[in-house]
Amino acid sequence: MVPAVTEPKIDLLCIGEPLGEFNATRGEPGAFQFGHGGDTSNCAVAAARQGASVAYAGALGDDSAGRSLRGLWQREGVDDRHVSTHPSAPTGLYFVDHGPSGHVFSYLRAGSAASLYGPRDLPRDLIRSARIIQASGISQAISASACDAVFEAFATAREAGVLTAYDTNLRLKLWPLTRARAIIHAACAMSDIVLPGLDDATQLTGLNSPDAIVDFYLGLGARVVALTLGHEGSLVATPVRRERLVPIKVDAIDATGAGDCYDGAFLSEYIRTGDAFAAGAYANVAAALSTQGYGAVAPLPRRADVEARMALEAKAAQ
Ligand SMILES: O=C(O)C(=O)C[C@H](O)[C@H](O)COP(=O)(O)O
Repeated sequence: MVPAVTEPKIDLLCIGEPLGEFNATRGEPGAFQFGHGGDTSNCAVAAARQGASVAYAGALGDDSAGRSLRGLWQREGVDDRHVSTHPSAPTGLYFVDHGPSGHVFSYLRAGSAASLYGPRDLPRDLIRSARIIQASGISQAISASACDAVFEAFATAREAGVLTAYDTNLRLKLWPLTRARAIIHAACAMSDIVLPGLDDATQLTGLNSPDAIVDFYLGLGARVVALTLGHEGSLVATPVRRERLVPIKVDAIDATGAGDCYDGAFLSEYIRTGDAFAAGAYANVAAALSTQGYGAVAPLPRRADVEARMALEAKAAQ
């Protein structure tokens, strides 16, 4: 028997590893600006900025990056009551360098507090009381126990009729392709909403065409696939309809976190409207706006910014 739900209903629960971020400052060699990252935490903040009620599950170290992440969530209204503080393992960190072909990440996260997270740490009542649970390939790449926690969270959610959403976020610095493919596709087979990026999906599936890729993920059982195509927008598909959503023009300076912004904006709008195509159009604009500043979190737009830009685009199209 499923125990009674004691948690109030929330829109979105994200599970994974939050990171402290050191983003290389352009024109100042050796200088880094501190910020926040971690794909699922970025998604949580992006969704909260669109007005969704959001919680996060994971672990931090008892250190200044951990305290800074808690401060971020408190300012953003992300419920962090189910994020534990480990007494000795640190908060994971990453560096962002800006190369000729975009951003390059390097990690200091082996043995982090989040990598010690496991199934027994899951907030099961909160999972059952959410509308959507979101996790990613990174949530599962960081350790075997974290990998199991995501499978267990998704199984618990599905048993309770809660939707599951998964971003493939392939990071080959964290695990080899063959293992990543097996785990990510097993998780996608437990996901209602699959959010792959084109580069990841090409490596994971061996397919090049966006249509063939969405067919592949629909074939695994997803009811919605939203495939991001970088500066070419996104392709949103359900088993009965698909739509190519064109991008808006922005002066992009750092695309770190744009995919996570897409996820948070997509999921919050999907919860609000129940319409995957409206959610895709909204997320396209939000993700583009998020590339106009440095770092994963600081430039994440708010609902008012996204709506204002959508209104401008609609006027220009008349
Ligand atoms: O790589 C990781 O493990 C992280 O979580 C660090 C970053 O914050 C996200 O990866 C950004 O993700 P994108 O939206 O794909 O740029």
